[in-house]
Amino acid sequence: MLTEPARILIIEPAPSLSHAYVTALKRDGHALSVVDGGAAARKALAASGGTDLLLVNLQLPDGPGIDLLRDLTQAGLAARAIALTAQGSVQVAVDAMRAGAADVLLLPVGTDRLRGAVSTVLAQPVPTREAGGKTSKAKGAKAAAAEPAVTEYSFYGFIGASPPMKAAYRLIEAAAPSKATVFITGESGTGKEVCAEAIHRRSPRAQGPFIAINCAAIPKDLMESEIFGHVKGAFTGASTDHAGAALQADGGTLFLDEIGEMDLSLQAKLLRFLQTGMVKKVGSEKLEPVDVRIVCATNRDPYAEVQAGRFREDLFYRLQVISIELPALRERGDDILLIARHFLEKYGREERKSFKGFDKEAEGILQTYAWPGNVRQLLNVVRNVVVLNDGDEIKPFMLPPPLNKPTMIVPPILHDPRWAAVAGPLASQIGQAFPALAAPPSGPFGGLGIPGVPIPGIGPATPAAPPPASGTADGWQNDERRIRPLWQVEEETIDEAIRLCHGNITRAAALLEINPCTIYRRRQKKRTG
Ligand SMILES: Nc1ncnc2c1ncn2[C@@H]1O[C@H](COP(=O)(O)OP(=O)(O)OP(=O)(O)O)[C@@H](O)[C@H]1O
Repeated sequence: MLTEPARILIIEPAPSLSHAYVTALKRDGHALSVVDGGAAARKALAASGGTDLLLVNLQLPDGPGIDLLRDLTQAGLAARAIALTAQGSVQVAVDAMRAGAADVLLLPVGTDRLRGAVSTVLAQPVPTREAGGKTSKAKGAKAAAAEPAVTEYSFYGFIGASPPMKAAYRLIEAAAPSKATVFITGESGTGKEVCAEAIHRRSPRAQGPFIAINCAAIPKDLMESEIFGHVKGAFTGASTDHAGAALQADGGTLFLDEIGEMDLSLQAKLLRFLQTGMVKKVGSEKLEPVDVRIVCATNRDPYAEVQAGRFREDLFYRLQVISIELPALRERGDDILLIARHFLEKYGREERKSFKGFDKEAEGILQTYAWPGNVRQLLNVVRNVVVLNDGDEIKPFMLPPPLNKPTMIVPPILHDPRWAAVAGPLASQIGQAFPALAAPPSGPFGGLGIPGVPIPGIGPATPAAPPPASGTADGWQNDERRIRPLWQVEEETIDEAIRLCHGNITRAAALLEINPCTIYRRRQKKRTG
């Protein structure tokens, strides 16, 4: 609990509640004053010359507590604030934080929770507010914090306001103040790292370091030293002492991404570290204490990994004190458009393009596509569109494959006169936008990119069979037979990329713009059937 006693103004109309708060907070030596409404609070503040913390019930008899908070913030009050409310909605929490609250507690609140929140908020720097409501961030706050952390449509780096994301934000808010380990699951690209950072930024450790380690990207024999450090001479190439991520994260948060990639012997060491809070560098016998909060993530099914003996059960339960599952993008409804529009604006500004939005048809495509690569894929699509096109509105033909359905089937037949007869205007639009697609399938790029690399959604880019007689029903049926299941096309694309990268999975994954884990996982699945 807090060491320094503080001046706390309790604004609570119910005497039973204010009495309970006074009893709880007196134990920590704070100087407490109680008022029963907004007008009395303003008077008390004017008379006292200031306070360190406001404890405000949002339901006051003489007006909404949010208005009081907002007014005091705009008047330049240099005090932290905690809002209390019986309305457990994310919107209320978001509004209260925008009005200046550093934390929002749901009523009824237990004594320990209240004392914990007061202690946490008092440990945060006093916001230095200029009249007008601007809050300057504490020194050392991350650059990302320059944007408002929470708005109606965003939450600490996440864009989105769909019900499943709001549920995730609620969990993050509830988990953030504690030191409990958090285990984040979700498909690749759903924002697990964003989630880990949100937990950090929302926690009392926000001024400390956030250190992220991707267990899939580090060779297995270097992982122990990356996490726990090494001493000079511990192994060939260890020419100096190295602190390791755990020590670097002292006082902050250590994020272990793709934890499922950690081998079993290192899992045992991680478990020991979690149990003792002590780090032992590679090549040293000395145990060093560290104070870190562990957040980890995987896009594998952790229960299946435990069942398969690849993940220690004891470690899993030690890590999974709080679990947060991020929904796939396809389950987030309108968030798809919110994210797409946000990044269209951002990338448009960066690339000096004048796009104002997506047309209705393009929006429909974005909303119905399955997004196997989740938000990461959506960002790549928007970036692709912005870089390769210009104009006011994004139209369907500007979307890259496989989103543009006609593009998916057009390339092999664009040069076929029957296509022009059926879909001439669209085909010629595509042809103008992507001349390479309209080129006949000859030459080094075969009209479609790298030779031999299949295009998602259509057959392999090997030379097409000669088209059947123009206009016959057979011709169209043959074309349809060229369409193969997406999973098969994806598999072949990955295999081909690995072949072209001479077996280097990390490079193949980078060029495919997916996580290496996705490749490992798919290969594992293929092996185990
Ligand atoms: N809701 C969101 N709003 C805005 N950007 C997001 C959102 N979710 C994810 N992103 C962005 O998408 C990209 C992928 O996110 P992130 O790396 O956190 O995903 P991940 O689940 O950790 O992926 P992987 O499992 O492949 O490591 C990042 O650029 C991230 O900033």
